[in-house]
Amino acid sequence: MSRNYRLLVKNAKQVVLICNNGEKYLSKHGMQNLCVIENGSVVIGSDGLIKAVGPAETIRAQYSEASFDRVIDATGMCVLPGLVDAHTHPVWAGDRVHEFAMKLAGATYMEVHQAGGGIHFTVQHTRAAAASDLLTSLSNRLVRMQRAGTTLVECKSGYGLELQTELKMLQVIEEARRSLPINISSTYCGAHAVPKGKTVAEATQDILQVQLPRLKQLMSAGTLRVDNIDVFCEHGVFDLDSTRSILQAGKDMGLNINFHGDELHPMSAAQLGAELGASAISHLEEVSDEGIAAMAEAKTAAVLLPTTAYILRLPQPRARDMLDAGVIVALGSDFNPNAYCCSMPIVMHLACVNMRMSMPEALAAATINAAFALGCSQTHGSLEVDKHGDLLILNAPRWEHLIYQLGGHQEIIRYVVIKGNVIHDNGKTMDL
Ligand SMILES: N=CN[C@@H](CCC(=O)O)C(=O)O
Ligand SMILES: [Zn+2]
Repeated sequence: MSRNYRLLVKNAKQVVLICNNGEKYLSKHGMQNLCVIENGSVVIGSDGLIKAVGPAETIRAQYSEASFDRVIDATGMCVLPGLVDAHTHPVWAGDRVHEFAMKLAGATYMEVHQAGGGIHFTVQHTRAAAASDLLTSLSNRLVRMQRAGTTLVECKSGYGLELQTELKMLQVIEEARRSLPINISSTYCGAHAVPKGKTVAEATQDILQVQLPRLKQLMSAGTLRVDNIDVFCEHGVFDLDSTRSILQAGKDMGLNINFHGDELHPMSAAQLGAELGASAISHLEEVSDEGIAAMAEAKTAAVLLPTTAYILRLPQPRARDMLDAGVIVALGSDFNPNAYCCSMPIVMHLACVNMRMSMPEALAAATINAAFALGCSQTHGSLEVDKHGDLLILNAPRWEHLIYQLGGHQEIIRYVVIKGNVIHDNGKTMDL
């Protein structure tokens, strides 16, 4: 083969493919048995897609005549797919460090919310912020996520709660999509809270009659791309009926349903999501057995968020019950002003220790299954031919070090690659 390619990563101690049969997701046993090649190489073409992945000897023989824009000798290192963060709220102004202190002193999430803090505090600051400032802070946060190994991230609006600010947030996400290498799946979350001065019914009508129609116009004109629709389905926020009507209207516009459910109270949100054909439901700390069975049957992914349960001292999501029932379990950082965590390696660590997932389960949940939750697993989430050349190269002899070394990802991740381009080079060598 005498062609030119963008990148060769050669002689890695381990190449973790995750899967190699075009699986759209993994569940149960598939998550326990990840596909790993010992002493492997990866070739990424000039279109940014994976051309070959396999034993180093085989790739060397097949590509002996080829030229590469860049070659990385990964001897002693491990290669993994880029991580996928399936749930974030990264566009906002005004931090909530003062509320962290209140919660440490005993206030619950809903007590802070009902006292006008929480989402309402962030809404006030985000409405007042210039789009350019929101873009700067969003870009800084996304770069931080990239350095922690995230190459595909879901980004929500939801701190406007009225047309103008929701659109401002979605346009800022669109601008970040154009200017940064990280892949973005964007989510309209106008039903993140009931705005002050409105009832649930009034807020629902505003979404159905004002916000969604305008969104539809902009999407049809090609000026805005939105992938998913979200609602915070919770007591004191959006009830099951209003959630149903908003999600159905979004689905009718072609958006994937991907919403917050069964977080603080059992709401039968899992059953509703399964009935509506939701791609994913997040949180699920309070999901019932019936909800778990419905999600397994409908192939609706469960996006579990270990940082939220940890920070709010909630009961842990029932990851083991979901895995045993065959639910497609994914992970997200839930980055937001309440849970300030940009690191999927930390999220995987928390999932293992607090939710009792194994390390292979956590990695599958943070790659192929998170990509499935975003409708992107045909192109992302595993190292397979024709998928995007998005990968991490770890300065570690086994891939599990990424999870094992709590908070150590900054040192362990040597390179982050998106579509064959090195977008982060840690540049350091270290002894393990
Ligand atoms: N639960 C609702 N939404 C976010 C929190 C957003 C906020 O507190 O600003 C979550 O997923 O944890
Ligand atoms: Zn959330």
